[in-house]
Amino acid sequence: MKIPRVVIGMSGGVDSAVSAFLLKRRGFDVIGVHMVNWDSQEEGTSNCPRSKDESDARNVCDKLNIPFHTVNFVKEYWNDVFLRFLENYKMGRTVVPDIDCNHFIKFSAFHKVAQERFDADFIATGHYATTSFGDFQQSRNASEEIRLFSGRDPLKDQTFFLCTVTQEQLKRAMFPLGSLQKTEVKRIAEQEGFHEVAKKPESMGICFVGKKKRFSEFLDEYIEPKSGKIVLKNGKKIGNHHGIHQFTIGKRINGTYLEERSHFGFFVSEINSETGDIVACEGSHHPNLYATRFLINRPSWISNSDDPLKSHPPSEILCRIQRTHPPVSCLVEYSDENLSVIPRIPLRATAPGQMCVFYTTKNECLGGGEILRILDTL
Ligand SMILES: Nc1ncnc2c1ncn2[C@@H]1O[C@H](COP(=O)(O)OP(=O)(O)OP(=O)(O)O)[C@@H](O)[C@H]1O
Repeated sequence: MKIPRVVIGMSGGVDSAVSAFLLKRRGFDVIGVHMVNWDSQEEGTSNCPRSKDESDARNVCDKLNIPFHTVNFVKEYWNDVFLRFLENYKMGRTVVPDIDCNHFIKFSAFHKVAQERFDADFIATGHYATTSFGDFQQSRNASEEIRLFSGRDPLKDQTFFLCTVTQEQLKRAMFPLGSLQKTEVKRIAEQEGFHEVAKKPESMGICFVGKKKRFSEFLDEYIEPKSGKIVLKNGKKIGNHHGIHQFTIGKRINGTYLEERSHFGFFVSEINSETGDIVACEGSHHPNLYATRFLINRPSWISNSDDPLKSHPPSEILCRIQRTHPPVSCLVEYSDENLSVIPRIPLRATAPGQMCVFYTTKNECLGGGEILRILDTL
């Protein structure tokens, strides 16, 4: 019988290194493939055509004695992830590029190359998530739907970013780390001699923003300044700004933009892309920062069968709007093509563009929809 071939996405980090090791240990025919998604030379932040991540990924593959290849998705990433990200920031919307990156790049372009060029049976990544088919697809059943569940390490669970993957993509995917804690992953990396990747700091935030560069400076390089006013809800002007893309709902407004001082600080409660106004409130726990009802577009569901919101009792549906927040119970109501969501606990800093991801009480990730508008606050 042919040994199944698994292509593993090698980022140069510890999670994919340990995933590759576990796959090899289970006897799969493993190939490591590194994606280049951002052109640092073109951007002027590096003179080197080969990044440190790429050489770290290659070294791990050499150590494991598995083939290593590099594929270039700079164009796809730019068009499908980065331009959409910029367009949304220009409109004052807070999108999560990692979700688009998974949807368009890791589980789409990358899967395609893995199958067509490398003849992969499965495609693995070091995501912290599990499925009903098992971490190594050992329980797969072609006639059944595959279901997505949180990874065992609640602090690392990445199902939030996987909420738009499809049945077809998940059925080819493997998550070898799904049942491990991050501490165990680091221990395996040290044991196996992957010291270089084991000591790397956690990759934070958005891959294309260099670690040293501040996010707002990065955005300024791509979005034209456009001045506007900072106002209170009653219309009173308290400052000026150079572009709504610099603001995020719930974040404190830098004093350099303000003509007034407040002991409690001013926080962004609304971003009006039509007038260019930033609406501020005073204090980090102002009621205007807590959404009690918001509208999302029709969610994309991981299951192809019935709408899961209809098949689960409302008391069992949980939602989360940020990866690190614990899911909260919510009520959902269909209104035309969209859904309105009423969280049982008001959610602070809910922002248009973010994803609202649904879970069951049994840690199953059902899918998610993009937040369109905040309908009510406290
Ligand atoms: N440039 C890349 N090339 C190939 N695969 C990648 C790349 N970036 C990420 N991946 C894959 O996607 C998984 C999740 O990526 P994420 O950016 O969330 O990194 P992470 O959890 O810090 O993992 P790692 O420690 O492997 O970098 C990685 O474990 C890896 O399998």
